[in-house]
Amino acid sequence: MKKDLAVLFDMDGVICDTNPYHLKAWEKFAEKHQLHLEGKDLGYYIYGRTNRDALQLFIKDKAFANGNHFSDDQLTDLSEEKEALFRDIYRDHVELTAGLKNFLEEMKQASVPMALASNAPISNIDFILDATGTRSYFEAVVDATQVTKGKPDPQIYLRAAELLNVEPHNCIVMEDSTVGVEAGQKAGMKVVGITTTHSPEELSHTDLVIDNFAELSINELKNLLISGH
Ligand SMILES: O=P(O)(O)OC[C@H]1O[C@@H](O)[C@H](O)[C@@H](O)[C@@H]1O
Repeated sequence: MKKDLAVLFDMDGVICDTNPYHLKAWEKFAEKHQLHLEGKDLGYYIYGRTNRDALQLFIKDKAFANGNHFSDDQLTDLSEEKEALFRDIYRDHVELTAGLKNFLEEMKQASVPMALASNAPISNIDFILDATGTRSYFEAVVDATQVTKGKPDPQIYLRAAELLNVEPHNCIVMEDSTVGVEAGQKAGMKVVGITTTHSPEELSHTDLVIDNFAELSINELKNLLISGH
């Protein structure tokens, strides 16, 4: 029988507050490749996007030093290069977002199915799940290579719902990035915005804005679903 509630977690900015470290990694990467990143643009280019999409935006708008043409394999290599920088920078700072461990436990005790649905490459997903010891909480893990388009396309979240065998309208998405919020909403799901990466104002189009997981209970999630029907 299908369950009437599932929680789908984004990873970067939701499981761990990683985006400040991604920013540092992108800065290092940009320096090496002589890309000129400007402060106000950074969020637009990187937060929540797949590296391939971010790189293609850089290529289109900023011009890579080498003439701007990359094959698929080159994009994959550049993406891995940036993520290796990220893992080196973040390794000594790994920490779950506030209140998350208790929240995961509460959901597990209540038999609420949970999935991880991230635009990050699997190398980063493995790194975070192993470093935080949270792998066993997730019945399904979906990354961008398992679908044809990453977030903001809804496919990642729809695939996660399918793997959990829960209808999209019974899924609640936990997101920090505007790109991810768009994916969750396009999937027909309720979205809780967590203010690790964007301000409450920037997340005001979500169904609920929280600063950390200590503010969330299973009853609140159930109320969110009810309020939409
Ligand atoms: O979908 P998530 O978990 O937010 O992660 C996606 C991306 O988030 C970005 O902020 C990072 O710069 C990327 O490297 C990362 O892959």
